[in-house]
Amino acid sequence: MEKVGGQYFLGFDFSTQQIKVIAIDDSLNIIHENAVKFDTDLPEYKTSGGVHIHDDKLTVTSPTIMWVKALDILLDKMKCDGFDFQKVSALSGAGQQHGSVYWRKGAEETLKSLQAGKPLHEQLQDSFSVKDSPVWMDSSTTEQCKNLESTLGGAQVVADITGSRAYERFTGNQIAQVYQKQAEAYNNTERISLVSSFGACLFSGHYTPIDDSDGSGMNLMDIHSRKWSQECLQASAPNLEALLGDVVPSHTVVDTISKYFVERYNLNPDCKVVAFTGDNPASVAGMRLKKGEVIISLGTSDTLFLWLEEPKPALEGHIFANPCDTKEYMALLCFKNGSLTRERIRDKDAGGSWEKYAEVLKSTPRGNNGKIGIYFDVQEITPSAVGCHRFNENNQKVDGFSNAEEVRALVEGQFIAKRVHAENLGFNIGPTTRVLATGGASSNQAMLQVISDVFNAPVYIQDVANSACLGGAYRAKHGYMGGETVPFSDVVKDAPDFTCAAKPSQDADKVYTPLVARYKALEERIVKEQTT
Ligand SMILES: O=C(CO)[C@@H](O)[C@H](O)CF
Repeated sequence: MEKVGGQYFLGFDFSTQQIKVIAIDDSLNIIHENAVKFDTDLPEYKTSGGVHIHDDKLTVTSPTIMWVKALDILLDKMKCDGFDFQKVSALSGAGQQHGSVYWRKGAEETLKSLQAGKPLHEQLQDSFSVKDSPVWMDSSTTEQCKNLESTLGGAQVVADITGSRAYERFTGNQIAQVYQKQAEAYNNTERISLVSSFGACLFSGHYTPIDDSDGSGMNLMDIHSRKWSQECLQASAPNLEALLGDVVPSHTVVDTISKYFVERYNLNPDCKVVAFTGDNPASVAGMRLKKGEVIISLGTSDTLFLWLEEPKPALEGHIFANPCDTKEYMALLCFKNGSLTRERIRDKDAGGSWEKYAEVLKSTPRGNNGKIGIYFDVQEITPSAVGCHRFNENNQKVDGFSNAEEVRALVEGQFIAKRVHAENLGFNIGPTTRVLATGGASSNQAMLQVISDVFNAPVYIQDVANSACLGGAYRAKHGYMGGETVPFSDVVKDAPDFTCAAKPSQDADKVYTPLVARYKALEERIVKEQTT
């Protein structure tokens, strides 16, 4: 592998609330970080959390030009901070998944002829046929989702092709709605980008292809061939393949930096632009997920990232092309009932104290004497169900548990659920399985021990802040070093490793394998009761 010396790699993240950047040196040390927050640094757009929630409470958009202006400000901040752009050998990045950008006819000519004396936003202000980009929080496209699934033969057929059943936020359904409700704008569009590839377009000075990992979040790409699905394209909108351009592997060098940035910011003229990807695939790269590993990100909602070799698309969760290995896959599972539910039980059953919560966990038996709790305080995403449900060792519903039983039932229930749905998507727990825990609750040792026992695997921790940005910088180096010819794991092998925080108890497999089977059957029973 070619040795890169004294060179920098940049990772950008066009996320929902802000645009961020991380710079690393060739030893993967973080040497610069910066950000521009949309609500506070660009108040003229009057966004809240970076978006506009429309009166129907379903439509959610962001002004496309706001993202452009935020990049102007971010690069000016880096310049003012004295960042040495000359040392940048490659850059890449991420964008919030599913969002879409509609370039007006003639916009590419503007991109190709940007004048270094002016900021981007002044020159691109008339370049978008749809001025307000639909983003991932939008849920106004149920009609388009139903059409896609009925046209293709059902939700599972769409999932088998694209890795997910039809979801309102997925880009193909959003584009279908633009075609149906903004016909003039659609007809005046010459290119449709994702937020990720839009970022790459800005740095390249022309339209760049969509990467296959973020392209997996559109309900338009065949995750097996990594090419557009003709059936999905035709079911969504006319002339779509021409508007989208090609799909490329995530490590692809899409071009060298546009001369606009060389002249305006003194960027190294040989700087390579590596395809941008979605924020979640970029986070997987930033957290250096490897084969046989699962990342559990603990937050308000809990998110699971899986490395998959043989995906089993389901009606829950999402399977994407893997951003770090062109032949493999990754999966994303969102669990809406996360830390708020844990906090509610802490307050109710452990006196509001995490220390007491941990003590109770340590003082109650693994497996909770066969008691199982399922706590969906709010409508759950995975699976689609709601309510609190408690079962005794004979699978009979009971009204309540003791305080100590409730604390353990919640934690065991939340992590057994994660294992069940991970295995549903094709994740196989084996001797090399590792769990990487991140996010707030990953500092709770007693909870990590439950995770380790449930997954019968060691749990590692390392809070990787801005993992999507960091993943962008790692991927920039990967693309620069040759992409396909250089394993991503080689590129990041010198990064600081995770710390082992918990190992499975001797009886973990004996206790939790039967509990997992029982939980799966009980959860399916609840879903069935609520859907019939
Ligand atoms: O919709 C999502 C994933 O499917 C979100 O995580 C967005 O990527 C956040 F930007």
